[in-house]
Amino acid sequence: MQTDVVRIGTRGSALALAQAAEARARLMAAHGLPEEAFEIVVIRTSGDRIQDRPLSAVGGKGLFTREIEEALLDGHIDLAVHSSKDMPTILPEGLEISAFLEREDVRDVFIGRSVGRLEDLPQGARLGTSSLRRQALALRLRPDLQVGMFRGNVQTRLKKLEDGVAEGTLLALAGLRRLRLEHVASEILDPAIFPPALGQGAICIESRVGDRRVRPLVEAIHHGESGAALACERAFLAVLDGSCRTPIAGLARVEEGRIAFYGMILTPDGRQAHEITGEGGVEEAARIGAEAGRRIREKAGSGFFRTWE
Ligand SMILES: NCc1[nH]cc(CCC(=O)O)c1CC(=O)O
Repeated sequence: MQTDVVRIGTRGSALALAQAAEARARLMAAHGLPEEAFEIVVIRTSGDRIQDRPLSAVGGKGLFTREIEEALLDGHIDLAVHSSKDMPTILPEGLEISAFLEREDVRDVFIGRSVGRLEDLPQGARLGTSSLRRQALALRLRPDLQVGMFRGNVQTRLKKLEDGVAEGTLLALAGLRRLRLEHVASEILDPAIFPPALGQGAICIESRVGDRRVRPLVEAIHHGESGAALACERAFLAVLDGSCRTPIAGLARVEEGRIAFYGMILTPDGRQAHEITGEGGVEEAARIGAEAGRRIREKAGSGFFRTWE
């Protein structure tokens, strides 16, 4: 194995490749390095192989990271590029998130086949999504909709929509932008009504703890405000993560050294929801998120998490 080239591990979907290319471009710019200083190594994960079941039924988020983390630990790659929202809150021993790139737009979008707005879908229309959060938020606004499983990468989902498998779907604006597909969005959803997934829109770099070569490389592309927001959101998620069947949404915004956090948990049918807010200085990011997690858990009561399991 060449030792001078930095090996960047990623999944092989178009979105993952776009994210890896963005991370590489930032590393090149920050250090004045040529493209050849990096090699992008595509790794197929269990999440990519399993396409016929909802992720929540087969073990959740770790499915998209496990094989990549093994490659990091055995030295096959030097750093990994991920969507923060697909990252489990607990990482394997010996690995860490060493940088967050500047966050993209956090909002979800509605893409309609024949209507331009989520609220204009016909009564009982089929909405394709396999995200429990999007399902719950959509049903909260439109309990009549039939929300159905809609897995696969962004292009597959758009194809399914075109083929009439559903009347509409919901996707992250950030992902569409990275794929230069922003124009397919019919409606950008207001985060106050349709809060995003924790971590949405943020690319993170995972690497080995104590790697003296990779550390200074990635530190140069770390975005402090995005990092603080993500530390807050991940702490919130970590407190509530007991069940991957719980729809969770939320968002931390950073402005002038202060964090304002908003979090929400819902039942999958969208009929019950609890909200929480928290705020404080950026240096307290993780504490703000964790405390909001404990407070919303208390507010909801333990019965809430058992209502549907
Ligand atoms: N779960 C798949 C996934 N992971 C990250 C994104 C979008 C990009 C991002 O949030 O950074 C998507 C697709 C989507 O939800 O539309």
